[in-house]
Amino acid sequence: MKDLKLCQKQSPEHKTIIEVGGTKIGQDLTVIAGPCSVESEKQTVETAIGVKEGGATMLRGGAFKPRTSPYAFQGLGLEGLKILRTASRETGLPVVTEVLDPRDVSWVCEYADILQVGTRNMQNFSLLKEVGRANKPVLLKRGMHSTINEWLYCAEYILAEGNKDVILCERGIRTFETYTRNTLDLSAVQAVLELSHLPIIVDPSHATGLLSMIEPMSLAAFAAGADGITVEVHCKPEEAMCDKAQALSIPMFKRMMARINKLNECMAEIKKLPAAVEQE
Ligand SMILES: O=C[C@H](O)[C@H](O)COP(=O)(O)O
Ligand SMILES: C=C(OP(=O)(O)O)C(=O)O
Repeated sequence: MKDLKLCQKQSPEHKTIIEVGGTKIGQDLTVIAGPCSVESEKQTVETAIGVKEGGATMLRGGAFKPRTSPYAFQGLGLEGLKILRTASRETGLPVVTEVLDPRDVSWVCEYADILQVGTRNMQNFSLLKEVGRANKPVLLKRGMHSTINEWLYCAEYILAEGNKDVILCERGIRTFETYTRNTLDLSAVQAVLELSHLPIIVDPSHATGLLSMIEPMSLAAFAAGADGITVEVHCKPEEAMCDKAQALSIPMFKRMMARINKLNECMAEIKKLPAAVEQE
């Protein structure tokens, strides 16, 4: 990967830390939580308050939804972005939201604290260049059909335009397995830690699509060394307009956070030990 000039790690200590709303992504425990889609002000604010109480550090929510069917709910657009800002004001949580179209980047920046590029757009090079010129950090999800190498080249596109604040997100890839929605490639976390200085987070919601797997895979992500997770939570999961089967309720999220906090206390101790692969 000789021409990955900007995203390649230069030394074992080389790590990019991105500060957003008081959280140092790449250093602090980062938990991005919220609904798949912004559906209404009530739903978004109620969910935002719940995840904040549970210990989330950022609010997620889609105003522009990339849907398989053109007839499925596509998101509220500008109205959704305004609702996200209201929820952010109410809770103090910064907003992470997806931008689908390069023409929307400049004005979505007025509402977002972090711009998300979703799996379906990972190799949308015009979008990558546009977010690369934006003054907001970018959360770049791994393409569902992409290798780690291809994903890092996409991060390179953003960095090459001058935006230094890129966060990588493993969200599962397509394999022959059908039990889960995608296959969570946790080894990608270690690969990124070895290859790049960029922060790496995991999305257990889209990776598995199954409620029962969100907590175990979140814990596994932190155990693998991820800098954070992004997870879908809904104040009334049974009414979610998108991704209902993977939406945690607020009580479930709070229970999961208690375990994540415990695990991270242990991880802090484990990180002080010599690396397993170091020679004796
Ligand atoms: O956040 C989510 C995506 O928009 C969603 O997973 C798309 O999936 P679907 O349109 O196939 O339901
Ligand atoms: C659409 C989303 O995820 P992905 O791009 O990973 O499918 C999302 O996080 O809202």
